Amino acid sequence: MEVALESLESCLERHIPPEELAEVKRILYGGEARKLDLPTAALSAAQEKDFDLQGYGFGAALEQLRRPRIVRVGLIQNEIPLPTDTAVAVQVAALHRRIEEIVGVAAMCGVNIVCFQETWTMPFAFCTREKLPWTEFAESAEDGPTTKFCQELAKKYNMVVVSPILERDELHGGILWNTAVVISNSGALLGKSRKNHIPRVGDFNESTYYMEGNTGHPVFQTQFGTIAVNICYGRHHPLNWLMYSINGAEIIFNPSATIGTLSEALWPIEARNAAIANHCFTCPINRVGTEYYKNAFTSGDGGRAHHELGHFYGSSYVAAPDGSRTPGLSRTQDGLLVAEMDLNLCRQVSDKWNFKMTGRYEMYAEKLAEAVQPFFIPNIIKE
Ligand SMILES: NC(=O)NCCC(=O)O
Repeated sequence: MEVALESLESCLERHIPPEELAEVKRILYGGEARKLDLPTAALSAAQEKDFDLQGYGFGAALEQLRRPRIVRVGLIQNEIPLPTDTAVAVQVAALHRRIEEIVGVAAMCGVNIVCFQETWTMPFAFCTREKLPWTEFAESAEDGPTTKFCQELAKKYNMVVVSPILERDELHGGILWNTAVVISNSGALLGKSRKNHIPRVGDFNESTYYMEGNTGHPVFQTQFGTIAVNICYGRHHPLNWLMYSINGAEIIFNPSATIGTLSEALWPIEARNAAIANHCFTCPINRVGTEYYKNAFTSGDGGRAHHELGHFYGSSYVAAPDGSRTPGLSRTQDGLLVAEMDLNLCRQVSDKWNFKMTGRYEMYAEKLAEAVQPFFIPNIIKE
């Protein structure tokens, strides 16, 4: 039942009378997204390789002193191609192959920056609380096989690659982190950004494996714009988005792994709201499909043991600083979303709405510093 709907947008297209559809889209999505004219070869390749390919463009006003700063981002969502009990190396190789074919199509579509889903080289197995074999998917962010693979892609296609992996940090006792590796279009490693907020909700048992990240809120200056990576559960934390934006991010990727019953109603709101509040573009990406584990696990809630975390509902999209957004990719199928944006829109919206200027950050900095003290006295007025 939960899985049957292909996408909210296809449902709207089918059922809203044509004379009302444009108005519905204006209210729900900030307008009809401009469709990109993608190459026929890319559309046929997507069909042949069985993934959803959609492309949309966001405009900006022409300025006198700045040229348009047009960039194309690619968001890739996918299911795991092999059962979770397949040998680790075989699963990783199959995921590399799948991503390689989708990135090839992204290149045909002129994508400059591509981002994959959270821990894209593995099943999202942290629900199980088992260590082996899942910890064997962890790799060095600096010179692991996946980083090397992405460096080759980056060089081949002149594309910035954002590669979220399970990181093994050999410099610090081999501990694990949930990390996005950022690779320049030259193929050079630009750096990494670790997941700042680790969920403690439902079967998202990630805290069994790794701690809250210690890399802060880095932004990466690339040839195509300034980017940051707010990994999955960080989406629920407005201050996390804010800090990336304060450090200058124009595009914030949000590689995720989240399921319908838990978060689907929040999904269209949170990243879009972050784009509005921070005058930037946001790009939430969710994996697809239902992953099965041989050993049943419990949720610690008295319920029955089960073998699946739930349905990952895809629906990756891009939101713009003016509050408009693209339709989402499929809820059930692998996909590539290509979004063209003029980064000048960030400053144009900032000049219009002035959230950075009116944000009163100094007041909140002071008050938050007080509120986190152990003997804080809340400001409650009583009769
Ligand atoms: N991967 C992850 O942090 N998931 C938590 C659930 C959510 O944030 O929707």
